[in-house]
Amino acid sequence: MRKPVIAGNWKMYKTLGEAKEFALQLKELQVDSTKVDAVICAPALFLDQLVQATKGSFISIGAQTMHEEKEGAFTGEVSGHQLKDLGVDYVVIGHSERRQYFNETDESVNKKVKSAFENSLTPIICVGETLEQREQNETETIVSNQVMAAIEGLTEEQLIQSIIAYEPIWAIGTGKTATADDANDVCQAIRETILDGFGEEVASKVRIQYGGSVKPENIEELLSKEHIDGALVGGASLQADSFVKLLEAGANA
Ligand SMILES: O=C[C@H](O)COP(=O)(O)O
Repeated sequence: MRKPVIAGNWKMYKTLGEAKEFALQLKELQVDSTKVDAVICAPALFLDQLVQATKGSFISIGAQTMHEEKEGAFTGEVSGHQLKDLGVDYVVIGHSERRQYFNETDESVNKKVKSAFENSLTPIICVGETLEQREQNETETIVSNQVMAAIEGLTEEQLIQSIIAYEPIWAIGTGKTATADDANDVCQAIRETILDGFGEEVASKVRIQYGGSVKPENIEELLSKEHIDGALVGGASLQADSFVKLLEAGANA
């Protein structure tokens, strides 16, 4: 049985004060961390304070991207080495917004994933198709190719530790969720891609999230599906009460 992992992606929302207030609210709540992994992926500028504010709690902190080099003249960037030094444990890599607005490619995603492991960070690797690709029945091919490119050269152990987030681009922030069955079908196709390359034992252990307009009202059905092991959540992770409902659904899945 794979342990569900619920990750909030705050994107470019919240001030430091709001982030600290959120952490305080969460700390007062009980979530059974043996049953669900809880992650907040926050803007880089207050990762440090959030790591300190959530120390000893059930919450882990993640970044939303990273540079693949350890250090260098890369203005505005943050490296995996720097993230680990802060006490960050997770990093989102290859989010469709990064691919669309910041020119991330399958190749750079693969480099970042490898660098994440070199720095003992758990990568949340995002893949997903556009609406046009879905309408042309290309979803599984596109997504499988993205997965293969992202995990190229990883060891079995690294792949087992990786989290893959299937996020259909047309479902992000739009209120349109893939049906639970459609999401499960694509997550199954991702697992089969891993199975082809790495075998049954590895494929059965990799956690695959769904992301795209996940909210308290639809998460239970999504998590009831065989191949969906958690969620990467944008909008519904911004309020503590909503995020806790998502975690409770994860713990009860
Ligand atoms: O990383 C999260 C996804 O982009 C989903 O965002 P959303 O839950 O606001 O649709």
